Amino acid sequence: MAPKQPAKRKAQTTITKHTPHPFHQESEENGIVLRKFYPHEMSNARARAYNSDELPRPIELLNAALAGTAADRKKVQVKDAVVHWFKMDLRTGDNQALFLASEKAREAGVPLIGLYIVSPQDFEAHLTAPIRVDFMLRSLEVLKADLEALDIPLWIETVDKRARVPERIMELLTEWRAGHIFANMEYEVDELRREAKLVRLYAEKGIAMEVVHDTCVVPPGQLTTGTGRQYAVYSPWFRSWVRHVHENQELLELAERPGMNPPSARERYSSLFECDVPHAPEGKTLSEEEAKVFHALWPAGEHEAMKRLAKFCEDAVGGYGRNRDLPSTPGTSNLSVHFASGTLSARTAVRTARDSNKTKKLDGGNEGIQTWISEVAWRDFYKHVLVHWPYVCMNKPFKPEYSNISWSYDASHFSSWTEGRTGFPIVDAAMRQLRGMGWMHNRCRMIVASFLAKDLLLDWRMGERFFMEHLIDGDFASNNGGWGFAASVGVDPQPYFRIFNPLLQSEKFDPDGEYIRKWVPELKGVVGKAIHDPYGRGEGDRARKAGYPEAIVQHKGAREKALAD
Ligand SMILES: Cc1cc2nc3c(=O)[nH]c(=O)nc-3n(C[C@H](O)[C@H](O)[C@H](O)COP(=O)(O)OP(=O)(O)OC[C@H]3O[C@@H](n4cnc5c(N)ncnc54)[C@H](O)[C@@H]3O)c2cc1C
Repeated sequence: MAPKQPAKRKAQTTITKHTPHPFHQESEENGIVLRKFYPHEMSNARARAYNSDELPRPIELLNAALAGTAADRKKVQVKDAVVHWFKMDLRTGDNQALFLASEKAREAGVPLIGLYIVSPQDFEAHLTAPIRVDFMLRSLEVLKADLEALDIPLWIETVDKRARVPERIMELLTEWRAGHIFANMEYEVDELRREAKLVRLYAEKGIAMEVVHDTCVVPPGQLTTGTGRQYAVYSPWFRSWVRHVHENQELLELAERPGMNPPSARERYSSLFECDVPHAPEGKTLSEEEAKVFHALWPAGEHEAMKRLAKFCEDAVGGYGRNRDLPSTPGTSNLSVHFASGTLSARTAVRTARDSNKTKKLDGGNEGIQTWISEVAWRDFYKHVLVHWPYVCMNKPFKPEYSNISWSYDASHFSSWTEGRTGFPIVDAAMRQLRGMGWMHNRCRMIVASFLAKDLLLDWRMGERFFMEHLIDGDFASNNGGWGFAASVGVDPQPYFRIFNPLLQSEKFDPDGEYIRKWVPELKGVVGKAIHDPYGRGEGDRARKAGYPEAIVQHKGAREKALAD
């Protein structure tokens, strides 16, 4: 795909250097900005400067680097090997950059080498949950075996300081005498900026770095409103997404797996084949007990993803529209973990679902299939949002002025929420599911996020952070988008007065309390509708005796305060 040229900039106006919003210090003191890795929270003025095209978006920097080096990169000799740098694309099937790397190697008759860099500081800076690190490392085992079957080595190396990653990759490319390195694009700010630098740096050293779109069905930047703007509302964006895919059927073409390496590769790279998948770095390890539970719950790797997808499309997708909101029912695909680590591509998912329908139209035929495809599209939507409004990746809300909200940082409320001891059974069940599985049902994610922001009035970014630190499917764009939606500070504006009532949500989506009883065993003995509100519905004594807490806030009072603030 040809990179877009950077947009013409308006004349640079004075962007206030650092004008903190009124509550900037308080939010920082409460761990919103990770000062070990990042500067102070940016000013609202600076965030707005991205919107008025005064500051280049990180993707524009990368596109400019690709465009600016295109002629030089074309001239680069292949030399002895071609390298594919695996990141969040831990699969051999339908992997765009891997396919291109493999083609380059095949045409030149040289071997392909896979590279994966474990960067503990990136895990730390990006709040990657230990369960997610563990899933990626287990997926790497599968990937390594799949590549080995093709005589392709996968070299995995831990680089302690993330600033050293570019240099270390350069050393490896030199050692392997590789002229080309391929990678799929990641849309978070750190990664786009890093890749922009790498493309230029490597080009200066005579190495071609190719960075291509892969993770979305429709690459960011291709869908605009009638006036040429980025959509900020999902429904019209989705109609445009569907139209675009219908008009560009190649978007659902799947990339072939890489071919076999030349037979000589085994002997030549014997030391690379010998490398082991490392253990999780310090601070990101699981206890033995956790590993046992999580490994059984979440088998890793591409084959598992394909099995799960096939089974879902065979058995459950038809009923998805009916069941997807009931957390006690296995009505959703549980594939988010695979999308997040790239053990499954969104193209493969949408195409498989489409092929199990009677029509090729993404918005026709079986209702369950249509709904599911529209959910997978949310993932694209939030990545498009992140690319266009990059400051959402820098702790700012979509509308910068929403930084001016005076949130609470009440530590006791926050720990009741994280521990699942708020006295709201549906909230507590959900938070315990998160700890117990490293995953939470989507309906419950919305309930607990709304509860944190609108009942406890806590800074939504504390919840966003806690989710990233615990989710096996933690994905910056989807998590940030979900939190923005629930706290009414994101795109697809949900009016602030739309406040989830946890009791009504509980009655509607867990009518028999099955989900609550599973995750809050103290309430097992509570019968009937009291399960949703034991203290308010005559089962207070039983709940108290079992050690279940009373509600830490009253929804009605909190709702009024949220509306008033
Ligand atoms: C506050 C909040 C935080 C969230 N954080 C994350 C996150 O870190 N990572 C993540 O992958 N999803 C996140 N989501 C979206 C959603 O909850 C999960 O994708 C979903 O629960 C995963 O389960 P599943 O694979 O069974 O989904 P299914 O219902 O089977 O949906 C299929 C796929 O569609 C995508 N999808 C579905 N709903 C959404 C959505 N609302 N936003 C974006 N993509 C969606 C996911 O990739 C999902 O795997 C969040 C939602 C909220 C409200």
